Formats: sequence, structure tokens, C-alpha cells
Amino acid sequence: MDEATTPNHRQADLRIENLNVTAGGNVLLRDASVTLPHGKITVLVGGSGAGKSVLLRVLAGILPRDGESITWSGAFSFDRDSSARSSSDRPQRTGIVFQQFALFDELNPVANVQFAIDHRRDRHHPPRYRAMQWLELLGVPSSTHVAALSGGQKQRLAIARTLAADPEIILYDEPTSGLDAASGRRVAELIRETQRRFGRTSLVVTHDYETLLGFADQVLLLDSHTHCIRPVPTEQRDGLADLMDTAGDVSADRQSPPTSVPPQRVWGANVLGWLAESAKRFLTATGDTLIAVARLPIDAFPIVPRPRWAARFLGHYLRLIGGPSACVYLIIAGLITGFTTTYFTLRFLPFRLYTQPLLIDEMLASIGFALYRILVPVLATVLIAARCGAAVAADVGVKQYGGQIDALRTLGVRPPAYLLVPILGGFLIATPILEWIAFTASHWISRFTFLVTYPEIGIHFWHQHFFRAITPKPDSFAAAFPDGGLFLFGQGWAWVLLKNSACGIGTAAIAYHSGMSPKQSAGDVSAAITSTVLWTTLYVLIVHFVIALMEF
Ligand SMILES: Nc1ncnc2c1ncn2[C@@H]1O[C@H](COP(=O)(O)OP(=O)(O)OP(=O)(O)O)[C@@H](O)[C@H]1O
Repeated sequence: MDEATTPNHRQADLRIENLNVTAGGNVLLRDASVTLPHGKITVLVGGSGAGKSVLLRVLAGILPRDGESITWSGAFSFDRDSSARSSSDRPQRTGIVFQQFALFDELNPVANVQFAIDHRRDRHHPPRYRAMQWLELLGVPSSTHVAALSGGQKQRLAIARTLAADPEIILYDEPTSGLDAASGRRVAELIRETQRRFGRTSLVVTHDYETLLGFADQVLLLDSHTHCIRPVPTEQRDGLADLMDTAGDVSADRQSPPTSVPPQRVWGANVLGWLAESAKRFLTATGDTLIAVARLPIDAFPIVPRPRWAARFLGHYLRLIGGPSACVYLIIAGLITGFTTTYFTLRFLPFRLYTQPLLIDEMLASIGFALYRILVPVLATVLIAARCGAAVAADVGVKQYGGQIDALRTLGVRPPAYLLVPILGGFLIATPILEWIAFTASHWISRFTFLVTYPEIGIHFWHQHFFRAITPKPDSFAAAFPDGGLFLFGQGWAWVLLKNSACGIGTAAIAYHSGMSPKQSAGDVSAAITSTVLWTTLYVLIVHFVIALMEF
């Protein structure tokens, strides 16, 4: 049987009906209606800024109808035959090959394709090919790291991933951009071969007419003056460049006109504008952060489509949050706290000669208590919030900026399933462990400092008094853990765990939310990292303050 007519392949034209799209207040499409014939390649051309990429994102189901800057209305329907029509909010299970590839960098090529296979549209039928077979078919090396693949190889891997998800319609956004002429031709042939072999309806957005027009069954022009999409008859294809001139490059028209400010008001207006903008940003960030924390129980409701993939993402975030560099960070923090509290507290006792013999045991007990219950938890969670919050915000922000979040959505995956839930899990597991590492480092350096400073008193004395105030009561649950109890289940361990958990959950929510906010540039990613550091550290300090009020 020809692969294009396998039973789960739907044979239907896609009708786009009365589509209206606006972006940043500009109309891109007005009442546009067009049909994409099933199993054919349609090439869409148009001037720069006409709205081709936005249209692809609407078709891919990535953009909500009433988004912040882009809104759209209209319908999509499948003409399966004259009697049966179905209509929906987006073409069912559309696959998109992104201009920037949007590959999952932390996964190798095989895993990228396997991810799509495991989340394919129709999981009741066995997959068409295994991941390795897809890679062989499209000529992608399987053992090379994704980042080390060439542009053409990345493009082919992106096509393999899209095909492996078994979509009805494949959208290509500038598939040959950034490739040399030979690679561009190979990718174009691949698109034709894919369409011939699998019979998928394909829509290709391109400026590369020379390479791709020859493969087109239909050519559409997005006219930025009339805001509609019209077919280009075959006889007019040779004059496409002239048609494009008439259809216009709109990028210049849409720039907002320069505002003329009287010279004497420039300074004041700038300062006022900056203040207003900063206040707006602060309020938006505060509101967004509060909303993110409030929405957490809904967003993090652990519905994961494939537990195996959730575990893999959990592993990724555990390495990011609690990896070796984080341990070194926390060990150094513990050493500094343990040393300074022990050395300087005993060294600067008033009337040291007289008070030391009387107070040294009490001082050791209070140092142990302060380190265990307050100092190390505060320092550790602030450092975790800043370091690990920033790392997670950067990771999610890059995924957002690079289109990986959109790729997840087009594969039918809710981003919280493989991002928020594993990030929360990562923080909940790693925060207490990192804090315990910091406390262990702090009491070992305290022990060492005491031994070096008072060799005549001996380590037994330190041990006896340092843990006195945190040794579990004999009748408590913690008393069942004689030695470990001193560190893991010291008196008040539940408070320590509460602080760790509250800080971990909040840090996860803020970092995830900052990373997920829309990103137009690398600067937005860096702004997300900065705001994560500011908000997570502030949040952690507030948590400690509030819990300390209840605790003591
Ligand atoms: N997130 C957004 N917010 C506001 N405006 C946007 C957004 N994304 C795109 N636009 C605007 O929508 C218009 C169309 O953008 P789009 O990227 O679809 O153009 P295009 O036709 O693909 O252009 P090109 O061929 O140059 O890539 C542009 O004016 C762009 O500034």
C-alpha cells in the first residue's frame, strides 16, 4: 500500500474561512478565505512583514484568539467529501517546521524524534517508522549532538521530528533560509519527496522562490495592501517579483511615526516616561508573579502524557538545580557561615578571659541552633533561589525564545506537564538536600575551627554542646534516627523542611513563569533572568520572615 493512503491518513482539503488577524494593532489579514488542497504543496509568498509567519502560527494553533499583541478570528474546516464537513479552532494536529528549527537541545537526534513518536496523533496504531529509521530516511546523523549538526542537518531533523508526530498538515516556515544553495535545494527536494511519499498537505512560506516555486502545486500571495490571500495563476508565476512589488513591503509603513517633542520638554518627558514605564513594569511583574503562584495548583496538576518523558525532564532539571556546581556553591556557603559564627562569636566574647570558661558551652549550643534553624536555611535558600532560579529561568526562557515551547504545543503537549511539574519536583527534592549539604559543611568547619582554636578542650566537648539545642527529644519521631537525627531530624526539622519546601515551590513558580513570558529577543531572556533573581530572593526572605514569626 502506498504510504500516502494508509488508513489513518485523512484525505481532506483544508479551508481557511474569514480569517482576520491583527498584530500590534496592525491589520494583517481581513476576511481572508483560501483552500489548501489535500496532499499538495502550497507555497505562500508575500512582502516582508506581511504576516506570513503569524499566519503559520495561527494555523499551528500556537496563538490564542485573544492574545496580548496578536488577535485573530475565523474558522478552519476540512472538506472530507461533499456531505461531511468538520470545523474547528485549528487544523487538527498541524505540524510545523520552524525557521529556527526549535529542536530540543538537551536531547540527542534520536530522542528528538522519539519524543514526537511518543506524542504522535494516533497512538492506537504502531508508528510508521522507528526513530532511527526516520533519521536514516532523512539523512540525519544519529550520534552527533543536536548543537553540532549543520544547518541543513538541523532542518532535516526538524522535518523528521514533524513527520514522526504524524500530522495531517505540515507547515514550513522559511525552510531554506540560512542554507547555501545546494543545501536549500536538498531541503526543497526533501519537502517534495515527503509530500509524494506521505501525501501530507504542505504549506511552505518562503522568500526563496527560485528553489521552491518549481515544487509548488499552488502559489498564494499574501497581499499586504488588501490584507487578503489570493492564488497566483501559473502563467503569472514568472512575474512574481513584480507582483510582490505591487503587494508591497510593509515593514516601513508600519513603523510608528517619530514623535516630535519640544526641545525644552525632552528631559522631563524622558524622566516621567521612564518612571511611568518602570512603575508599569513593576506592577505587571508583581501581578504576574502573584498570579503565577496562585495558579500553581492548577498549572502543576500532575497530568503528564508520558511518565517516561516526565522522568527524563525531571532528571534534566535535577541536574540543573542540584548539579555538582550547586553542591560546591552550597559547601562554600556552609564553610563561610560555620567558620565565621564559630570563630568570631567565641573570639569577641566580652571579657573573654573570664566569660569564656563560663559561657563557651552555651555559646556552642546557640551557634549550633542558629546554624541549623536560621542561618544556613536562610543563606542556602537565598543562594538556591538566585543561582538555581536564574538557571531555570534561563533554560525555560531560551526554550521560549527558541520556539521549543511552541514545538511542544504543536506536538500536543501542555508545557507545564514537562516543564513546571519537573521543575517543581526538582526544587522540592534538591532544596533540602543542598541545604543539608550546606549545614554539614558548616558543622564540620565549626568542629575544625574549635579544635584548632581550643586544642586543650577537645572535640568531645564541641560535639556534646554544639548539637545540644537541636538534639531530638527522646520521645520524638526524630529520636528513632540516633546519628542522622542530629542533622536530618534535629529539633525543629519540620520548620526547616517547611521553609525549604515553601522557598523551593515559590522559586520554581517564579522562575518558570519568568521563563515562559513572551520573548522577542535575547534581551528578553536576560530580563527574565534578572527579574527571577530579584523576585525569588525577595520571596525567600519574606518566607523566612513570616515562618520565623510563627516558629519562635
Ligand atoms: N508578537 C508580536 N507582537 C506584535 N507584533 C508582531 C508580533 N509578531 C509579529 N508581529 C508583527 O506582525 C507583522 C507580521 O510579522 P511576520 O513575522 O508574520 O511577517 P512575515 O510576513 O513573516 O515577514 P518576513 O517575511 O520578513 O519574515 C510584523 O509587522 C510584525 O512586527
